Amino acid sequence: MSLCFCSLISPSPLIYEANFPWNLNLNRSSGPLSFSTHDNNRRIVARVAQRGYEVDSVSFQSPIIEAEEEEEVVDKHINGDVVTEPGEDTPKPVRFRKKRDVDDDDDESFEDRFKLRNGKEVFEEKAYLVGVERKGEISDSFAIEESLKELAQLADTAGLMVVGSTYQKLASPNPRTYIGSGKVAEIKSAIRAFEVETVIFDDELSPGQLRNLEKAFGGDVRVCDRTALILDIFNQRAATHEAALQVALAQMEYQLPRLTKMWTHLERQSGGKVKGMGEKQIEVDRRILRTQIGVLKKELESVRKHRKQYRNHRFSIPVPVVSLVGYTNAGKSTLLNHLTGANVLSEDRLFATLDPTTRRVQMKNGSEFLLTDTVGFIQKLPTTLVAAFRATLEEISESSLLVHVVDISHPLAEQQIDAVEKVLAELDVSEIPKLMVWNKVDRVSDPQKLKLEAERREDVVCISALTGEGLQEFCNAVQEKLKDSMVPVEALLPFDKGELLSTIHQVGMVEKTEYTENGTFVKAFVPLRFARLLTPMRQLLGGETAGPKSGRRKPTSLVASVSR
Ligand SMILES: Nc1nc2c(ncn2[C@@H]2O[C@H](COP(=O)(O)OP(=O)(O)OP(=O)(O)O)[C@@H](O)[C@H]2O)c(=O)[nH]1
Ligand SMILES: [Mg+2]
Repeated sequence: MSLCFCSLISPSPLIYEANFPWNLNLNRSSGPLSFSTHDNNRRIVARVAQRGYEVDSVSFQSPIIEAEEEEEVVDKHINGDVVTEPGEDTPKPVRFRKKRDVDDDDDESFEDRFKLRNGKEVFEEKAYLVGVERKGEISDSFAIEESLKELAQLADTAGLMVVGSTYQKLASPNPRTYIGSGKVAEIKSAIRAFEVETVIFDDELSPGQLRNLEKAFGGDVRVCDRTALILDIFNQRAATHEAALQVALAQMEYQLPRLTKMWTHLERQSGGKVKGMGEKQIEVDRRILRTQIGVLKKELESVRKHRKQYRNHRFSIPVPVVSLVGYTNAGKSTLLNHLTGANVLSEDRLFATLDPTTRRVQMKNGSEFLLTDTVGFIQKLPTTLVAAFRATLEEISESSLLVHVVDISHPLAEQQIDAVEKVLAELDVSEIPKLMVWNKVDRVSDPQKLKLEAERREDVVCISALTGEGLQEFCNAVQEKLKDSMVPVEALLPFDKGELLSTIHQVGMVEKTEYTENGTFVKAFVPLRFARLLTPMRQLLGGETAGPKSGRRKPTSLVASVSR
């Protein structure tokens, strides 16, 4: 995994070597991986098999984790120390056993693990996944197995090779090591057995937990959490300057309280005697990092100013903006591409899109709307990232309509919907009208039943962004919803203001037009901002009963007030 934002800000190499030891794999880099999400688990198993491991027990439904009942390990905290007691329901991990007859040197030479991805060389580190299920927590969200499966997908996307995983049921996470000491020992054995280089936790770890776990696992094993993994994927994927700045900033803010490696590093060099010196070094590192954060924030501010100007320019023509939101891999980019002929990268993997793309959709009746593709969401989305992408997500908050794209063929569609709604709530966009789209209907076993269910509900449309099925209904539904956010107007447009009539057709929905001796009478729904532009012509109707006959004032005075 790489946190290669060094190139962006040229920090002191010392800091980044010390704090991102995995960066020692120089040349490691990012890039799209070619894998099929739905085949991911199969691939992990296949890959493990190729490399000379046998899997004790694998089911393709839940291949990564085989949660057998075994002695429960309940961690109790007595005077700050963790005591482990045997219990009932701690699951066993899948165990990968090394084949004895495989020659490691041939099979797994260091060189073999550099893969070419997206034109860049990526070092495929061996990763081990760890999760915690909270006992007694009534949750309708992701089960721990599902969450770990998703973590495996994320790890794969980041270019890591998942060699195994485990989880523990706990009443509450251990404040020192997140998991119990028995689990720590078990993972240590797995690290030795599979030569694990990175242990990834499914939840965000505190700086202290991270430090304690790194010490416990020892050697050069890196410990990271879901947040760091997602940050790394974002770092790999950031294609624009603004996205790169946002990710770099989020990474630095994430790292700031976690600057620990320096003194451990020095301590190790001199037998643990220079802690004080190391601590001073950390202070220096923190100061440098804070300065860099300040520089990044300023740069980001100026990039945002430019984007805002561009957006304001776009808004000068009040075409309604419709934003596609949804869980990662739901099919948002595919939908945008199909409707607009855009060429946004759409792939069967997580976080293919980071930067918003906006394209114009033209309807057969002449009206238009702008469709914006945005970054996908995920459960347990780190708040640092929501905050970092807040500016990009402004696109969402300024839209007239949110289209929530759901991969209805996904077994966890309901949970994904909940996760998206949670993020939307954080973004404070509850005021914006929403339309839900059940995508990938071509992949469900009984599409007819699904369509009936969609009809029964309000604001749900079934589509296949891939085959194009249901896209006309989708556009109609978008128009209907947009109408809700528009205001009804009746105006008399002077003949020399013909362009206003075509703009009304473009941005609104015309219900009636009639030519009169004083101009064109139009009855339509238009965006509020545009309705204001029409105010003088609406006044022309003088508050009388709407209709062409009510226009009595002379068009000339009107033209003057319009062009003011
Ligand atoms: N069968 C089927 N596959 C689809 C459909 N829509 C999208 N896909 C596939 O789903 C995968 C993800 O699609 P994307 O459009 O990249 O998904 P996204 O929501 O933009 O994902 P992120 O950018 O990661 O948030 C791709 O492999 C698409 O080909 C559909 O209607 N049917
Ligand atoms: Mg996308």
